[in-house]
Parts: sequence; C-alpha cells; structure tokens
Amino acid sequence: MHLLLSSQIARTLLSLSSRAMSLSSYKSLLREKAFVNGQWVNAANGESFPVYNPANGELVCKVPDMGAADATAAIAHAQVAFEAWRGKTPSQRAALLHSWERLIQDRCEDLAALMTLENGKPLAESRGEVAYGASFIRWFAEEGIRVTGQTLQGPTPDKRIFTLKQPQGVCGMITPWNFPAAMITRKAGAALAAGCTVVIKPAEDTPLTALALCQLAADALLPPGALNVVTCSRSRAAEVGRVLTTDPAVKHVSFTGSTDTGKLLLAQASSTVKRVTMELGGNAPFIVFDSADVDKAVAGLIQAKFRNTGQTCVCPNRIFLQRRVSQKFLAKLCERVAEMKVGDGFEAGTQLGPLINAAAESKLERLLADAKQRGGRVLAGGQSVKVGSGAGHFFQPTVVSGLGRDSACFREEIFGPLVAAFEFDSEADVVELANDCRVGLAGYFYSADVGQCWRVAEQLNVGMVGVNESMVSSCIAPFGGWNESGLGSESGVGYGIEEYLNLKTVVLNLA
Ligand SMILES: NC(=O)c1ccc[n+]([C@@H]2O[C@H](COP(=O)([O-])OP(=O)(O)OC[C@H]3O[C@@H](n4cnc5c(N)ncnc54)[C@H](O)[C@@H]3O)[C@@H](O)[C@H]2O)c1
Ligand SMILES: O=CCCC(=O)O
Repeated sequence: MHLLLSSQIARTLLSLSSRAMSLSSYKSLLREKAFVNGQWVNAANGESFPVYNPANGELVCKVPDMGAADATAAIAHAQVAFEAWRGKTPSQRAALLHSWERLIQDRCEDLAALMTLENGKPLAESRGEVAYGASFIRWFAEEGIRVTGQTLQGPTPDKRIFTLKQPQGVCGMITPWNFPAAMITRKAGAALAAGCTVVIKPAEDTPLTALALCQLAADALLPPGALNVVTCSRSRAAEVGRVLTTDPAVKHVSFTGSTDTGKLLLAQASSTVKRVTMELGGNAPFIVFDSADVDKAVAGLIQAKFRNTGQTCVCPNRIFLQRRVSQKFLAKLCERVAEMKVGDGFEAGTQLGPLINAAAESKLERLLADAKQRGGRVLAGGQSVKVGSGAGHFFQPTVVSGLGRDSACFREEIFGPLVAAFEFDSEADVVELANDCRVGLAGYFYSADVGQCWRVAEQLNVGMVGVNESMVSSCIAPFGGWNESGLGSESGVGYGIEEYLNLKTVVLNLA
C-alpha cells in the first residue's frame, strides 16, 4: 500500500514538473502580437481579443484583433517577399524549410503544451500533431526540389513544346481550430516550397500555435514577409476573409473549415478568379461487414472516432453495422468506451479533452435529443461531464444505436465524441446509405472479403478510404474530399505542391 502510494505520488510529481516546464517555456514563443513581415505587430486599430483555455475557461492571453487594413498590409508585404522568394532555388528554399521543421521538432514539448492550452486536446495528441505538422514541412521541402515539367515533340517538325511550373504568388490561408498546427503546415509548407508567400488567418480559438510557428520560422531565417499571420476575432473573420479572397494580389485561397464558410469564400474568390483549395466538412461512413475482424474494427473506430475528442473532419460519423455482427460490435465498443478517461488534456491518461466551446456542447445535446426522439437507444455515455471548475465543456464518449436516415446524426457532421450506429443487410444497401449525403471526405470499412474490399473502395463517393484501416492521413497520401467536401488535394506525391504552381506552356520554333 505504502509502495503503491509513493509510486503514485512520484508519477504525479513527474507529470506536474514536466507540465510546469512546458508551460513556462512555451511563453518564450509568444509575444501577444501578430506576426507580419518578420515583425511582431499590433492591430492598426489597437484592439485585441482574448484566447481562453477550453478546459477551464481561463484567459490564456490576448492577441491583436486585426481588420481589413492589416490584412491588406500583410498581403503587400507578402507580395514584396514573393519577388525574392521565387528567385531562390528550390534547394535554397528546401534548406530553410528543413531548418524550420527541425526547430518545430526541437520545441515539440512547448508547442504541444501551447496547443493543449488553447485547443484542449490531450497532450499526447498535441505531441502527435506537432510531429504530424512538421512532417508536412519536411515532405514539401523534398517535393519542392523535384518539381518537373514536360518536353514534347510539337505538331510540326520545327516545334518543341515545354511545360514550366511556376509559383503563383501570394496565397491567403484560412484555417480551423481543430488542428492548429497541421492545418497550417500542410498548406504553408506546400506554398513556400513552391516559391509562394503566405498570409494566414488562423482560427480565433487557436491563434497561438500559428504565431509560435511564425517565431520558429523567423528563427529558421525564413525571410520577412514570406509567412505572415493576421489574427482576428470571430466578429472580424468575415472582414479579413473578404480581403484575402478579393485582393487581386492574392493568387490562391486555401481554406480548411466548414462547408458553409467554404462556399462563401469560394463565391468571394470567384470575383478575381483565384485558384482555390477547399478542405471542407465530412460525414464519413464507417462500415463493419459480417466477415470483419470485430476487435480490429472496434479498435479502429476508437482510434478514428475519438481523435481530438471527435472533432476531426475525417472522424467516422455514421457507423453502419451489418446485422449479424452488430450486437457483438456494439457490446465490445461500449466496454472500451466505458474505460475512456475524459479530463483536462494536461492530466496524465486523458483520452478525451474538452469540446472547443459551448456551441459544440449544445450541438451534441441537440443531436442526442433528436436521436432519442426518433427511437435511438443510448448504450453508453450521453451526459456532459464536470471537470475541475466546471467551466469547460466536457462530454462523455457516447454510443447511440437504432437510428435511421431521418436522424440528425445521419444528416449532419457530428464533430464530437458521439458514435451513431445504424444497421444494414447487404453490401448494395450500405453503399447506397453511405453515399446518401452531399459531402464525401473520408470513408472506412472492415471486411475479410478481398473482392468486397475492391468493390466497396471503388463505390464509396469519398476522397479517402480506409480498408481495414482507420488512419488515412499522412504527408505521403493525397488529402482531399469529393463533392461538398472540397476542391483540390493537400499533401501526396505531386498533388499538394501542384496546387500552388501555375502551369505554363512554351512552344519553341526551331526554324
Ligand atoms: N476537410 C478538412 O481538411 C477539414 C479539416 C479541419 C476541419 N474541417 C471542417 O471544419 C469544420 C469545423 O471547423 P470550424 O467550425 O472552425 O469551421 P468554420 O468554417 O466556422 O471556421 C474555419 C475558419 O474559417 C474562419 N471563418 C469563419 N467565417 C468566416 C468568414 N465569413 N470569412 C472568412 N473566414 C471565416 C474561422 O474564423 C476559422 O478560421 C468542420 O466542418 C470540419 O469538418 C475540415
Ligand atoms: O480535421 C481535419 C484534418 C485531420 C487530418 O489531417 O487527418
């Protein structure tokens, strides 16, 4: 007993001391200002807005609440920087990007602490995101030096045709709060490697990681103006977004966020015919066929569904269980879910952190009420959880079954730790059900039938499919959705960097 107690105390002290270390050192990354043209600046209007810790509602710090004038100035700086940045060789750009990536990896603990502080995700996941985010910078540094064109015989003997790929110019980027580092590096890494310069508007809930990344970019000697961050509150997002999507100097708008916002930004970007990359919402099917290895499927669902407390665009949303395997799957799932720890992301062992804000909690409550009203059965969870002061928005991992396609959980992106299960009979039925939505980001299925694996992978109307696999994202794989889930691809061999390159055809007359 005595031994057990002292080992518990030792563990707690260890976790407290490493937490204290991270919390004090991340502050060296922050200036409570925005970052434009290599400098830490205030908003032209002198205003700022607060950033809160979603786990306890406490103020973390304030950052500038910038507006249209600041966005326009940042674009102008990025335009000047573009002229020099495009003139560097791909290897010179790659060397700077590699330095940036190394500094990010070196400061992993500090960045992870900062991310848990502003986003709430468990520290282990934040560390994972730092590594994931850094991987994109490394990947694109390597992609940048291998951009190639074509040489073709012309239509007549005296002609040769060449294709060149050239950087587009200033890129405007608007990013979400759920992956405060990786959604920036997946875009900015590609754009910078291609020779473009960048103005980012990070999400109002998580501007700090974005700013810390800039400090590290400056430490890595990326030139002033190559990477700029314009911070603003939600009430100024439309104003800053309008500048980024309409200023003629911006040649590309890359957005990750909700489909509704994406549609608005697309419309705005059309006024100057900008290139666009849109990574929007999903409603991923997760199908378990009778032949599946149920333990693997349950483990896969837990991993994919509860990543970032269910607030991930590729999270499984509609869980389709073939009738013979359904009860077994749900029983095992509920057993695992009952063991999951909800808590402050800094607490050792926490698997689910807080939801990002009160609106996210209200949405879960609405979806759950709708499910119950339509005859759904709550098999696990179903309640919010009080953690610490009670100011955060924590929710139990929840499993609901017996739902139909009229339910809100079928129609909407849940974006929280709520598993909504549906039953099906045949392969044809489930493919039809899975494709019955307007978005198409990711899809997953578990089956031991090789023929079925090919057929279903081909038939799902989504951009990414996991077959007996629940993690589809990496810097190596193209990331992007079909239909209302977006336009274009991020990462992958060729695809991610091509988004930021203009194709030019040169016809040479030899005569
Ligand atoms: N496909 C992907 O890669 C991907 C990745 C992460 C999140 N998402 C999606 O994002 C959504 C959740 O994120 P969210 O709620 O923060 O999305 P959101 O669209 O509300 O916000 C995303 C970003 O857009 C900004 N924004 C909001 N309104 C704007 C406007 N009028 N003009 C300019 N900018 C504006 C926000 O400030 C934020 O920076 C989910 O639907 C999720 O699936 C998609
Ligand atoms: O939430 C969206 C991005 C998640 C990912 O890159 O896997």
